[in-house]
Amino acid sequence: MSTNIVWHEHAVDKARRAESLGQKPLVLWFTGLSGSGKSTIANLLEQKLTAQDKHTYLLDGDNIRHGLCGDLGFTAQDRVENIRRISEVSKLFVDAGMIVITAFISPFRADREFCRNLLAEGEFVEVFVDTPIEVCEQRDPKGLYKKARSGDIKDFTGIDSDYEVPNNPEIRLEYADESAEQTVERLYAMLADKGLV
Ligand SMILES: Nc1ncnc2c1ncn2[C@@H]1O[C@H](COP(=O)(O)OS(=O)(=O)O)[C@@H](OP(=O)(O)O)[C@H]1O
Ligand SMILES: Nc1ncnc2c1ncn2[C@@H]1O[C@H](COP(=O)(O)OP(=O)(O)O)[C@@H](O)[C@H]1O
Repeated sequence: MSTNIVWHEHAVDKARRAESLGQKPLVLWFTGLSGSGKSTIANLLEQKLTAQDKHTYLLDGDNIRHGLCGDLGFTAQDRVENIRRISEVSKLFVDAGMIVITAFISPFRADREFCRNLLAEGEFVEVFVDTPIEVCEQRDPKGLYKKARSGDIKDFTGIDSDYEVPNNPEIRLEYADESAEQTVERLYAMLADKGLV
């Protein structure tokens, strides 16, 4: 625990940075099972926003676990710490004026709410990539479901580790048998409808 520390207010603040970037900073927080499509959709959405000269930053589970969270595994405790760190990093990026896109399983409601509560009203947009586990397992892009079923991987989300479905996400991306590009168009329309992009 840090003690004897004092918060400094700086002359250049979030509002000023957002103004100079010409956008409303926020976090588009993707959550869903492994293989649900978080990374694919987040990546395509970032390309679309960047093409419109938006300033974005994508934080992706697999990548962050190579560095910032490279010391963490997949126990419940480690997942909580993973999402805590990502939440704090997201808050910093939002403070920098960015549109942050995160793609983590983030299986626990309390941890997603932790991030929501770190941010100002309207800055946290929960996007539930609601792809049934049967589809995720059928896709199995990294062969991880196969390993989880054979017992080679323990604590695998949806198999022997919980995924808590969002109760009231801002956006629920219902599964449809369509291309990722089509899904992103659907998502973009929902975001635009809410005035978020
Ligand atoms: N046990 C277990 N359970 C779930 N996922 C596993 C596991 N082991 C490795 N992987 C790979 O790690 C990626 C998930 O990391 P996250 O940081 O998003 O997970 S979490 O939010 O902390 O639950 C996840 O990436 P995605 O498939 O992109 O979701 C997997 O590739
Ligand atoms: N409509 C779709 N949206 C997203 N991904 C799709 C779609 N259709 C097929 N896929 C495939 O499903 C897989 C999703 O994997 P990935 O994006 O890594 O998911 P996650 O990040 O949630 O683990 C990819 O191989 C992707 O090409």
